[in-house]
Amino acid sequence: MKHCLTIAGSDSSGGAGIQADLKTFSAHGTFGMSVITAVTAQNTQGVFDVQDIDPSVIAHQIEAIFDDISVHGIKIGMVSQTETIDIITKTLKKYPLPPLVLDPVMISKSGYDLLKPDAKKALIENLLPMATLITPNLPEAEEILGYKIEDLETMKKAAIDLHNLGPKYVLVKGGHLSETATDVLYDSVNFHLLHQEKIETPHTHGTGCTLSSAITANLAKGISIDEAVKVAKAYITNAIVHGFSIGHGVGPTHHFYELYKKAGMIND
Ligand SMILES: Nc1ncnc2c1ncn2[C@@H]1O[C@H](COP(=O)(O)OP(=O)(O)OP(=O)(O)O)[C@@H](O)[C@H]1O
Ligand SMILES: Cc1ncc(CO)c(N)n1
Repeated sequence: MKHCLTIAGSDSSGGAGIQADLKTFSAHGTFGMSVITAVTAQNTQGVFDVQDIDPSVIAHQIEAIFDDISVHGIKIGMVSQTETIDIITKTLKKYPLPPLVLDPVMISKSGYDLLKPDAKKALIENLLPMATLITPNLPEAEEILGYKIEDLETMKKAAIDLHNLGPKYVLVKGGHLSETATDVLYDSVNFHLLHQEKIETPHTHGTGCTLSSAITANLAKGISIDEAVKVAKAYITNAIVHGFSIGHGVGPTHHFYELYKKAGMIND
């Protein structure tokens, strides 16, 4: 069995962050491990508080895993502040690394800063060059590059400009486009367009976390980058189709729909 590690923040409501990542790893038949960077108090309606984990505890979590266990894929999500980014970079550099997917989480769907604005520079300079793949959504790509991205043409330009910042591959996600949910994968030579109609649903909490973890699990299994992204896109689309309401706001995606249905736990 392959072992996947998520380095990210905890979402108390279980739809995004560490919790979404671990569910996704399990749903892909991989063994999930976690390094928690921050604890958020959040639910389907918003983020209400954040406690950053002490950098030395972040380093110790990474060391505890890598000193003992083989890691076949890493996903990095919410990294919150410069000190967190610096310690992750420094500690990971001590080890030979498997494929690393960086989801440059910045602002939650509800508008909360999950990355302090002054930490953007450290994210760009330290983490982007370490990544096998980065998976920015449109606002994140705009924030990194400093220009508006509104259609497939500018998404392609952004993918090239982001690639020049150091990651091996770039996936610009189109979940924030107005008409479709088409994503653009750039492999330094070719563009692969992942076309998808927008699904009409309010329940999209944690879609970015889920997609990047699904890609990580696929890469850990040795699947090629374009196939890993293609299969993960099908996974997130299905998870969104079966997204559901658990509170009063934006509900989570469904990781185990097929399993629950087969077990007779879902009747629809
Ligand atoms: N309504 C939708 N219908 C179909 N696909 C969607 C929809 N919304 C998002 N997606 C897809 O989900 C994946 C995640 O993209 P998105 O842009 O939502 O990430 P995100 O903003 O980082 O998510 P979050 O920050 O909530 O975790 C992409 O493949 C995107 O195209
Ligand atoms: C902990 C955490 N990570 C990432 C996201 C992005 O959706 C979120 N809402 N919460």
